[in-house]
Amino acid sequence: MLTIQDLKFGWLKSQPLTIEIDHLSINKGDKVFLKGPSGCGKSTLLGLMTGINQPYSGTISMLGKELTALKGSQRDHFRADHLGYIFQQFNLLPYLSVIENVTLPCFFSKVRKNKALASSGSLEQEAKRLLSHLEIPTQLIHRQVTELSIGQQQRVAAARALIGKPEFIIADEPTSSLDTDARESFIKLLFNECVETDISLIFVSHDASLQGLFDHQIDLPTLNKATQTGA
Ligand SMILES: Nc1ncnc2c1ncn2[C@@H]1O[C@H](COP(=O)(O)OP(=O)(O)OP(=O)(O)O)[C@@H](O)[C@H]1O
Repeated sequence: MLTIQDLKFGWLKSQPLTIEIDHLSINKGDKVFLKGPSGCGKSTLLGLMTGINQPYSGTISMLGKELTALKGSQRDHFRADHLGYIFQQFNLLPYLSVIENVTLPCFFSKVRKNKALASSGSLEQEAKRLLSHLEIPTQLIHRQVTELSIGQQQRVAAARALIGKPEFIIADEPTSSLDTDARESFIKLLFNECVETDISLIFVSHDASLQGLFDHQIDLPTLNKATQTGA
């Protein structure tokens, strides 16, 4: 599903490498917790996995396609079709309603639009289905996202990542602004949706208390030879 081989990346040629990983593979449907202290390279690795950053050397293959061999615009298309992203700061568009935010990825990807239509008949119906599974009250769905609580906004961001059933969800510190109870319940709602459609989830967090909820844990400083050598 996702395979990394002999990957090397540094932000500046003149500086030591930030990422050096011999091998990593993530299977379909895996729920993976990626952990490590601040500055160890978690976001950099996500940037490589999503084709935003290009490595110096090595390969990253996703769904049988070698991302590292694609041109920039091909990587952009691949990302829009196959990856849902949940950001730490949500990145919802404040001038759009809840439902408009959720359906947005379908305007950038025909693949996801068609899957959403196949699931519920219309984009609005599919957004409503996801929002209801993520426990957003129906009366909120036409409001502007800024009128929602932080926890509600985070669940809207999850619905936006899930629409059109991408094969991968990448979540970068998505629970850091939630309290402990809200964190666990957010993760459980996200898991339910991922399991239903066999989505692979890569979830980044500093909060080691959450790791027991996941199938697999990756400790980045252990995997990443760049940090082991003190580089
Ligand atoms: N755009 C950039 N240009 C140059 N260096 C960068 C850039 N982004 C990150 N770095 C450096 O790469 C290293 C890894 O940063 P990264 O953001 O990947 O860590 P992280 O584990 O995600 O940290 P945090 O948990 O604090 O978000 C750090 O030393 C950081 O200074």
